[in-house]
Amino acid sequence: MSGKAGDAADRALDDALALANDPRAEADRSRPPATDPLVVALGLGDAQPAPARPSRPAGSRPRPHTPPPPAPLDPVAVALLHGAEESADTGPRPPARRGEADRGGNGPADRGAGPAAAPPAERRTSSRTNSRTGGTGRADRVADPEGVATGGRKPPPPAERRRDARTADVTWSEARRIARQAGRRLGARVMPLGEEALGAALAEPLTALTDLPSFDSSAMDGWAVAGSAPWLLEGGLLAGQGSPPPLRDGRAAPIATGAVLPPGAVAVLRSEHGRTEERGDGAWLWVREPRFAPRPGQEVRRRGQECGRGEELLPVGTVVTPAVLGLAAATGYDELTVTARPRVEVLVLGDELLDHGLPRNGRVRDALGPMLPSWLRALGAEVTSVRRLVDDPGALRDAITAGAADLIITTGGTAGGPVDHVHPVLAAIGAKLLVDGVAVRPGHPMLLAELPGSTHTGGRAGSRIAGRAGSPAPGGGPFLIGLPGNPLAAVSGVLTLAAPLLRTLAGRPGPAPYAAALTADVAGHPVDTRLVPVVFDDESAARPLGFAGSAMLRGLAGADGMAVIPPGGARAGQETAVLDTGMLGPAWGSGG
Ligand SMILES: Nc1nc2c(c(=O)[nH]1)N[C@H]1C(S)=C(S)[C@@H](COP(=O)(O)OP(=O)(O)OC[C@H]3O[C@@H](n4cnc5c(N)ncnc54)[C@H](O)[C@@H]3O)O[C@H]1N2
Ligand code: MOO
Repeated sequence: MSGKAGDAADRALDDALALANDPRAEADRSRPPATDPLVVALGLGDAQPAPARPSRPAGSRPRPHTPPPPAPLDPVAVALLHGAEESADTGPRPPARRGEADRGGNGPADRGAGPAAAPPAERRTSSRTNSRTGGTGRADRVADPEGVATGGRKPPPPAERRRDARTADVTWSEARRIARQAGRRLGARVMPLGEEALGAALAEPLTALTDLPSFDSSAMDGWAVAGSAPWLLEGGLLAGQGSPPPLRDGRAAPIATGAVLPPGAVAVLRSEHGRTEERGDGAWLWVREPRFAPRPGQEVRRRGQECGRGEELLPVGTVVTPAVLGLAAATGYDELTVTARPRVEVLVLGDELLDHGLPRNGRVRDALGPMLPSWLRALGAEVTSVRRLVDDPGALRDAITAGAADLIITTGGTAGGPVDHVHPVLAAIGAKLLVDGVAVRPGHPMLLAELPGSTHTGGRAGSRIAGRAGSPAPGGGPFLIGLPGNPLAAVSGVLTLAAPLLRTLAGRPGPAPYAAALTADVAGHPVDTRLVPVVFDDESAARPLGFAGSAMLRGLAGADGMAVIPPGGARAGQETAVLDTGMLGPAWGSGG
């Protein structure tokens, strides 16, 4: 792609992104937009208007994801694909380098005259280098602790900070990998069998403590029978009663569902299949019709037919759901050994934020404080606190260094604005930046850092450490994830960094990826992955939603998930991975 074509495409996308983010544009969209502004900008066809959320049809889960082959796109989109790190390798690449497309100001000389693009792996490596830190990725080398501590730090000019952030970006999938591999599974805890354990992951396999069922029993209300009809009736058997006396041949005993089958009984005749008759020599049982004559074993639940004692029922990592609680109880557990939930502190930054009432006087409501905790819980975390902090580097530093969590999540302050203190504070305390910017829209300024010194004790009310007391297996870290302040960008950060890291710390397996065909073309960013809110329609296809600007939550609030749109975009009909965002319900969901 020529520099000019690239610049024009970048401008089109930047304009489109600006439109998507422009609050004034929203006023013109009192009706759902007829088209995604990005699609308009790229001429990729009609997007769907933001619909009312249809309910997903029962059992219409989208199919497991297998990466689709690249879709043929129109010439503009194809041009945009060039230089995209995650695009299909369909031919010679132009000499674009990571981050250039987003800077906007790079001229043809820079874009067109450089060396051929490095192969993906190489480019991934180089994309992780950090120009601020001489390529080590460690922020502490250039820290200005004094400035931060005194609050007297002068931020570099915005443009300079912006360039730094872009050259440090890693691809979206690389960011997820780094986050997934940054920590280790936390130590095991023994929890009482109950709701407290919901959402935790098994740290030991669930092994049957007994045969299930643990005795032969009746599956129906009716009669236990020995031999063939007719049967002479004797005393009744109810569930919960101990060992019944043996049943002799030609005898039957009334039996309730779940009652112990008497020795000698060969089957159970359902109550609706038999009739009794009083005679002088006693009460007799007959089969109503010959076809109801019970076969041996009929309506009998045999001991051990579900599992035998010692059999593994569920592997390590299984998330404790209500069904797991039930199964564990059925086989005799009173406690479960689970991986400790990662403790998470949320720090919401921004002097402009209000926590009640209407937005006013240039201030906005905090949309993240109410949203993040339940989301994080659904990802397996124990949210220990959610705090608002003033835009002050000292306050931020104190809050971070005093934290006793496995993970601190900050919101806002990740970019290069005058009161964006996250980077400088991390540098000042010697944090190690593992991810410093991700090639994803929205959310590119997100970051992941490892903080100095582990403070994790792993304690949790109502649980005790499994194994050797006082020796919790550390999860690494503690960690800090800096989410951008724009709300949808913050959600992107949750899905990109928090979900994989929390999964590792909490000992959960990755969720099965899902794919759904798109109902409309979705334009892509030239080099960044896009996450776009989608709703599943009646055919389980993913309908892209409008109101997907970085500062907006309207699209997401009606969404079933976020479609992962590769650099360059995706065509209608193309299968695309979808990240689950419907995590507000059960606290044991796996999400993201
Ligand atoms: N010169 C540049 N400016 C910006 C860039 C850039 O690359 N160069 N990136 C933009 C992008 S993209 C994002 S995303 C934001 C990230 O900014 P911060 O993480 O520093 O966030 P803030 O500046 O604190 O806030 C941004 C925006 O979000 C609103 N906000 C913050 N917190 C909340 C909350 N809890 N609830 C609702 N809204 C919130 C805040 O008022 C701002 O409007 O930077 C861009 N700038
Ligand atoms: O594009 Mo930002 O990353 O608004 O989210």
